[in-house]
Amino acid sequence: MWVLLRSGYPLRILLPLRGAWMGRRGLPRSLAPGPPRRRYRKEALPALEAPVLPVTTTEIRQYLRARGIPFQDGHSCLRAPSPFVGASKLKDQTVAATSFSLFIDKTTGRFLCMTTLAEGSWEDFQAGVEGQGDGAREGVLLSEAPEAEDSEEVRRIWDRAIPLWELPEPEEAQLARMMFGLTKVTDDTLKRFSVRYLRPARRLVFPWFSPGGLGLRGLKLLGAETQGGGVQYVETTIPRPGAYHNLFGLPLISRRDVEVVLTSRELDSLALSQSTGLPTLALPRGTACLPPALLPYLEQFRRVVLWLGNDLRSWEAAKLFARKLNPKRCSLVRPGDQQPSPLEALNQGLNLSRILRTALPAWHKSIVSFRQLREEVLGELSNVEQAAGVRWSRFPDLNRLLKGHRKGELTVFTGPTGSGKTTFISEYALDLCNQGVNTLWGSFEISNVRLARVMLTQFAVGRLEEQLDKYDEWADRFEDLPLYFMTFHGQQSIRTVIDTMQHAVYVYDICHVVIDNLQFMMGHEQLSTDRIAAQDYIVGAFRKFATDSSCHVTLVIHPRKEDDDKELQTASIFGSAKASQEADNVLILQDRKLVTGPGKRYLQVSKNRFDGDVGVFPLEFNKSSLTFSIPPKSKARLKKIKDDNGLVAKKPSSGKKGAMPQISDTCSNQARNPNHPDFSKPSR
Ligand SMILES: Nc1ncnc2c1ncn2[C@@H]1O[C@H](COP(=O)(O)OP(=O)(O)OP(=O)(O)O)[C@@H](O)[C@H]1O
Repeated sequence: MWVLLRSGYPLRILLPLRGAWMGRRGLPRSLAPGPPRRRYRKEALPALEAPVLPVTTTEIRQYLRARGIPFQDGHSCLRAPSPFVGASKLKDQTVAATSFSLFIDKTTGRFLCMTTLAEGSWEDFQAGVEGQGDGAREGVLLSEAPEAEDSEEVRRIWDRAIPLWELPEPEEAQLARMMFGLTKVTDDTLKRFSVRYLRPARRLVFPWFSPGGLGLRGLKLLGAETQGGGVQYVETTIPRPGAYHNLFGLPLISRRDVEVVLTSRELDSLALSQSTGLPTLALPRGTACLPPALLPYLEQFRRVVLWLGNDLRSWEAAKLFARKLNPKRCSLVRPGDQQPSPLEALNQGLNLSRILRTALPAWHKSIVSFRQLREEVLGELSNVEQAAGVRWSRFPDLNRLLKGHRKGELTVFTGPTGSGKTTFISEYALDLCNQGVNTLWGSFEISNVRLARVMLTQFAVGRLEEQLDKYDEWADRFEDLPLYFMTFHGQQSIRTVIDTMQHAVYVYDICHVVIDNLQFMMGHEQLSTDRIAAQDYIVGAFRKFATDSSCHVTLVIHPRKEDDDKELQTASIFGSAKASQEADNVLILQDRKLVTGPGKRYLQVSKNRFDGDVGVFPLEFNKSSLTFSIPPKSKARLKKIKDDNGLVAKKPSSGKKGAMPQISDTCSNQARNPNHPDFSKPSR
């Protein structure tokens, strides 16, 4: 018998902020289990597990053929007989259907046995097939069993929760229905999906049943709070979000179903199921990610419709998820006034089946006509703010220039040695990450521990050395960020780095990769005799990755050696003009000439492909919090610059006129030797 222990998933998502009356999981303290304590063995840093991408689909096929293991080609997985099902069980005719119950992810090689729920890596599978470790626990993985403490809490909450229609006071039931927008959802629907209500916490409770009806594996609790006239939903899961892999609605799916509608909320699945009668599943973490661990459960469907919500973010997520699911079988419901989320559609009396019929195929050939694009263009025009990307909360001036952080773009960032590039880019990325942008860091120069320390200080906006008693509190919140670190240090080949990034996009739905810095990929290149060509190749590889993966890449590049008293310009970026040509945005951290006081820096946006606005704004460094964000009271002194000659197009938005010298950004620096990047500092 195989015994499998699953290595911990380093998945993180933002948990809603909890009120003082709430316990660790957002439950009333009366329900929270005892005094606060660490519930999970948590790694200090979530790191990508190595080795990454050990295998390709071709290698998996070759291996299976060589071993005489039959397999079927699926949408995202290969199906094979499971070596984890005992021989006696296989002889049983009733389990003939389970004979191809092993699903092997074509991209990562990870496997899941649907019969035993055994799972593990490609290496574990090979070890199993080759008889290594058979009967022994060593090196073999086992399906994750819920932590005893979690099971207890799940059971306790589930037992205390009751169906809505059993609430003693009809007014209370009516209020709850109104709070969650469930006035049109029938008792019968709630009953079929086994939804309950936890009275003391005023939370809806959605169960996570083990496949095969083996009991309750977890719960999601949903609260609704009124905020500024609207309703804000607050989610809590047991187990923690990273281990909560519930496809809500799975027990209602029959083996024969070939179509499914995926939603981002349980409430939407209730509405869809009730009004269309179609099989529907809700993703465990909405639009934040689609963990590959769920893909085997979706293999049986020939058609998958994604109806994730009514904003551009949902639309972006739907396109991203369709890639994983195999776009050829996916259709997407485009957000729009007449196509809100399923629950809203039900409440507005719209015809949900008709909306589903408008779903657009996710896959099209390499050549498209405007006809195929017109809906997407309309989507962008009617959601101008969202199309501009995620806005920084700490850098309003950056929003004014760049408008936001968009997927699929390449940002090149440079600045003099030791000027604070890493420190700034850390806060710039943290700000986005804090708003749910799944982020992967490649810090080749400074260790992940040092980087995380800087980030944590910025996160807490203050020195933690002097308040170690608060460390756990901040670290817990920090740990919930969707933040991952590559474990590389020092020189790496670009191929390995890109492979790791692709793996992270697939597994963790990464939307932003930070590479600090490009010079660490140049040493291992075959082309190292020609450093400029090597850099051009690397920049091209990152550009292609950003576009293909719809992921933003921020690339730190050292400048060439410049005279100390000269400001940097776009042409000061080391190498040929390729980096600035390929980049959508070029940011320069200026620390000379413009500096009017200690610690002062200026951030210059010298290229902006989105709408052309370029300019500079001041940054004030705070040594204790390591932050550059302008304190709220300080006057914004953004200055927009029209073109490379430094002609000012718009007056400074506020502050004293002419408070800053004009920045010129001409490319007149060609005479400098581009073969001398300024990376005089050794790696730390
Ligand atoms: N504006 C500033 N004023 C003073 N010190 C700063 C400022 N910004 C950063 N520092 C400090 O300077 C040190 C170097 O910062 P950082 O590593 O971010 O620079 P860098 O530009 O990335 O360096 P390198 O060129 O070596 O990659 C850190 O100790 C940081 O706290």
